[in-house]
Amino acid sequence: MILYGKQVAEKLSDEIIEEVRSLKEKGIEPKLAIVRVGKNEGDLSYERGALKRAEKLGIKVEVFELEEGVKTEDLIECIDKINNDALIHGILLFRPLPKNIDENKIKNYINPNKDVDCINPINVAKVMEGDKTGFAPCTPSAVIEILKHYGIELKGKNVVVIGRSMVVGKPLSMLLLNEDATVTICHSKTRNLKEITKKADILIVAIGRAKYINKEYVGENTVVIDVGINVDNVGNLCGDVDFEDVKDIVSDITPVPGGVGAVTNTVLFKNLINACRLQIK
Ligand SMILES: Nc1nc(=O)c2c([nH]1)NC[C@@H]1CN(c3ccc(C(=O)N[C@@H](CCC(=O)O)C(=O)O)cc3)C=[N+]21
Repeated sequence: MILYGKQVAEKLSDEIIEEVRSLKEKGIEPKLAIVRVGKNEGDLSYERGALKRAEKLGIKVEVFELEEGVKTEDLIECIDKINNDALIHGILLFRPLPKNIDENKIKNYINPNKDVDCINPINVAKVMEGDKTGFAPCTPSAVIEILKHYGIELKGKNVVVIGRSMVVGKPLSMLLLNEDATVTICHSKTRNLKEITKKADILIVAIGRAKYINKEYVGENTVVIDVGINVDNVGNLCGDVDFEDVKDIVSDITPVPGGVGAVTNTVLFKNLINACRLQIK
């Protein structure tokens, strides 16, 4: 079965629209700030998806575009401005940032109450602890939403995650643990990767290499969740999984586009609504 993200996104959107209505009745106009440094393809794709979604939800978005060579101090200044703007409730800062920027410094500047993608260590710690009063990052949350929507159980399942970034792999592994999955985290230095991935009940791929995972990595009963957003050699969006190669073998698989990404850009606004509520209090 193909696990389309669209259905999941539509269901979440219906809930969000209700929330937006009730906030607007109280005189609050939910608004998100997107901070983008440079013109990375993955960032631009997310931005397009988020802007389209925001329009459907009746939510405002302001994009702050900074040039690739921007200094750490200038980025901090931009974040400070957003932190202090009472009319902006959430900040999405695209990562990874260019190498000349000190990401470790930046992440502490994001107001934890506006941190809709879980960049501030305060929110990261909450994810570690299974404390749901903070914000879980959008892409990992989207993966969990898809599995739940399609009734794929996590409890006791052997889940293999490829990737250990702070945007996907690490926090996602924590969310999966919180759902009682048995989690194996693999990465570029993992030996015998194929042998590990073949045994997975659920294989989640976030490596950032176009069509890397082919039929040699999967089994007949594997559920494949493709988190990758890449551009192939003819300019089309594609995932980290070679969809055509594995789709007739595996049990279920998410497409790209129209899979995880489509849910990510919706979870983002679910988090924004929660940020609004935190800021009203
Ligand atoms: N702090 C941070 N968190 C992220 O989660 C993050 C990030 N930085 N940097 C960039 C990557 C990439 N990413 C995408 C999310 C949604 C779509 C998305 O909406 N995709 C639509 C297509 C949108 C379009 O291209 O028109 C889809 O797959 O159907 C794409 C890409 C999240 N990332």
